[in-house]
Amino acid sequence: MSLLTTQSLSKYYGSKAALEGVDLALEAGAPIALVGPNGAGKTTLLSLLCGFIKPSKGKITILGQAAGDPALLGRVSCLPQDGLLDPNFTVLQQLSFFGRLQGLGHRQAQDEAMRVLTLVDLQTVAQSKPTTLSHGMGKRVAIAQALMGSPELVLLDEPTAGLDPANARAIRELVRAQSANTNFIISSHNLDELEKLCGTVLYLEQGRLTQSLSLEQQGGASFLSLSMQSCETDMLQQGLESLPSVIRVRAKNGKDFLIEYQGGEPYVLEQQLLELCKAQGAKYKLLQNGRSLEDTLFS
Ligand SMILES: Nc1ncnc2c1ncn2[C@@H]1O[C@H](COP(=O)(O)OP(=O)(O)OP(=O)(O)O)[C@@H](O)[C@H]1O
Repeated sequence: MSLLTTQSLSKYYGSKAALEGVDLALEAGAPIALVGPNGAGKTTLLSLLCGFIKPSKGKITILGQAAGDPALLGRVSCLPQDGLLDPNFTVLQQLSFFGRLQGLGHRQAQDEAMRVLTLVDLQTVAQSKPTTLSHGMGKRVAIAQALMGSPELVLLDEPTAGLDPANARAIRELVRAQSANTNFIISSHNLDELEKLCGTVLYLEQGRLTQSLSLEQQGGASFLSLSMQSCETDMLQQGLESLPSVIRVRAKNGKDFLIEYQGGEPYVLEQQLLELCKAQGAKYKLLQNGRSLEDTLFS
């Protein structure tokens, strides 16, 4: 099922092009990652998808409707990058208010607010004011708000930025659990996190979509990632390059090697590789099939 399409989508702020000619055709399914350096246009793209701002050029269709169409109310929601809760109202009051805006009755809105607070494991703060919450708790409440009414598409702009590892992990697990029923688009600078969660990665650079890859399809069949504890870098690189099925070897940080190969069974190469390490007196730490998202995007 088509989740969203954009055609020649551009957004200018004055003469500044924040997005330029972006064409997307995304299917419903596993979470989609939105990646790119600072200022690449990620927040602009999410704001356009939410209908918060209008395109300068081009067209966006989400779940069969134009972005911002009232028919998408309750079907698409967003966690803005710097989304703030109102300090004057309790968490329950604020979430219930969003439920009322979606057309729920008073009681239904409160029940829905408690449901989403339970999803983020924060039902105990329902009667608290946001000022009494930690940064991580506030972020989890904001994510709960984005899940109100079980929208079909949830846009998360840097959902784990500034969170400690435990809170970041709780949010990842929440997204993973919810992604069976909900489509997510997640903007983040944490490539490891996105690699664990997402099926598709969109890479924006200076407002243009420069890469769009499926992590599910690439499978990593022709790459091995080798991390050494200790080795003679140049000697090991030369040894690796001389193995029959190896096409290319890239050394990083002196101890990590990305090995591209073709043909043959991976276990034969793995065995040759371990024998090579032994022959050179090099100590290996980790050998993994495939390559990281970072290697995929930047190699
Ligand atoms: N309201 C605005 N007025 C003028 N320029 C803007 C505005 N919002 C964004 N920009 C510019 O548009 C470009 C894209 O910004 P955007 O915030 O979409 O990038 P981003 O990829 O989300 O960056 P970051 O990773 O730093 O959050 C940047 O050059 C930014 O300075």
